[in-house]
Amino acid sequence: MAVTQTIMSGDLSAVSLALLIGTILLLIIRSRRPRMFPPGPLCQPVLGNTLTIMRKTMVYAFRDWRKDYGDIFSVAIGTKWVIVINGYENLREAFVKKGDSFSERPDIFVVREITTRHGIVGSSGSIWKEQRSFTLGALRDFGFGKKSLEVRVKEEVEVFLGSVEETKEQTFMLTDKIHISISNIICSIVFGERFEYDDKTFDKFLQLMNENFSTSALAGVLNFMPFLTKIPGDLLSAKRLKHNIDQIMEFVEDRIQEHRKTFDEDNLRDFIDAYINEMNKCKEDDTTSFTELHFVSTIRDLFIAGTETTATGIKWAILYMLHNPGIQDKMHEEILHVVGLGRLPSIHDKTMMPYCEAVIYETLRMGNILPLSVPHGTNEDVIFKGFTIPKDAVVIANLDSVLTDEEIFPEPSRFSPERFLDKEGKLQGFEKVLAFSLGRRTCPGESLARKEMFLFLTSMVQRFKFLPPKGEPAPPIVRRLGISFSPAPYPMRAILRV
Ligand code: HEM
Repeated sequence: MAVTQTIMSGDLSAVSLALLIGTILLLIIRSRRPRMFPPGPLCQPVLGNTLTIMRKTMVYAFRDWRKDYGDIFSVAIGTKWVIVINGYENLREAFVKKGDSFSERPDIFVVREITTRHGIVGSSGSIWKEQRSFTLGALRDFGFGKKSLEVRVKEEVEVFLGSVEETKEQTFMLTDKIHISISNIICSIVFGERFEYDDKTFDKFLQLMNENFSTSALAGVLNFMPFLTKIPGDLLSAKRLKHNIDQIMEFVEDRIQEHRKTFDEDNLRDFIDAYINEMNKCKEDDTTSFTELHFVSTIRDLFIAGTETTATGIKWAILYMLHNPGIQDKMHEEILHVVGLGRLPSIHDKTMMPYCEAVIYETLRMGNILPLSVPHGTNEDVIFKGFTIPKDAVVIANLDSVLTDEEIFPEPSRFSPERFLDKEGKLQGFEKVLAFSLGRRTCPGESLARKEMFLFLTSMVQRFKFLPPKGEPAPPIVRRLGISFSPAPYPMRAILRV
């Protein structure tokens, strides 16, 4: 018996040892780049390049690796290979010219678990095309390109200016006020109603969205190492992220149910009515994607993608103005010349206000709001610049590599609206400000976001001069990387000009 046991345990240890060696070998082989793959840094088994990325943050690690390995490189995040595409021409080649192959969303945690591949941001293929093209059409009808949008935005601008005036030239934080105002614009397009600044339900909804934007930097690692969600507790905030999304969806569902009670197909009031109408039309057709879950998810996407980003753009603009007071004065001069003081600036003034437009382009460039865009994926094997990028690869459009490219934008860390003006003061050279990405997936909210930024910023500078707190220098420029690059909340004062 004892002899048998010894032999058995000897066998077992041999088997365990063989398994261990086999696993180690497999991990070492898997950490090697496949043939014809873009080059990149050495990878550790299992972790890949994750530790460097966590230490430096992804954007800065990518800047360093681009110097070492060129414009197309690959890194391993956990056990997942990620291909990073840098530089204006390469991004055009991949996402515009080869857009048919590079426009999927990849199989990563946020896409799979948070969007559940419903709506616009997380879907792919024919479902994505259908949801995106319906949304673009409906947004055109209930906002974009129509006078009514300008009326909605100006209504919100008035309320916002009033709340800034109430600060009576004392120190305040811009963050809360601007988030409510920008979110209210989407609310009025989607729900047909705006919310008061002190509405408790709306305030909770906004907090959930804000929290998701700030925790998602951590979720970035989860995207590629989903086994981390199995660790007890919620170290990387995955559970909180999912819980918040569920609550956002509930808020949206309540609004949809309210609309259903009063729906009238002859009087479509807003985006929700337009979607209900489309669902009714498609009732008999089970090949379309107009289902309840896509409905709620598309609205979720409009809020999440459209609120934080635009509000962040406005926060960057004001912070840069606090650092460069001359810029506010030049904007004010142009506003006085074109608009005067008797009315708020309008969209039709835009073409006559190149300096204010240049300030917005420079803000979008320096603010670098979504430096790595949203991850893309491939739907087939692609030969790109001599490398083989396999089907289902994760591909990152490194917008940061263009927005900070010193060949395109000399002295890229200097805030200089003048770079976008020619000798006659006309706008120039803004085409490469890829803040909204490019190709098939380019941001469908660009037109709305740029209108909002123009109307808010010019109306703000028309009425106020923005200054740091009394006796203090301009607040430091501190970048926080959640899903977006946003300035850390900063204090300021607004002095009435008129
Ligand atoms: C300054 C403000 C904004 C910036 C910088 C911005 C930037 C971006 C970027 C970089 C993407 C990723 C595109 C890609 O995958 O290649 C994106 C996607 C998207 N954005 Fe925006 N965005 C802004 C405002 C808005 C607004 C106001 C809305 C909604 C009304 C919106 C809705 C969306 C949606 C739905 C997507 C997903 C598109 C798709 O997957 O097809 N965004 N945005």
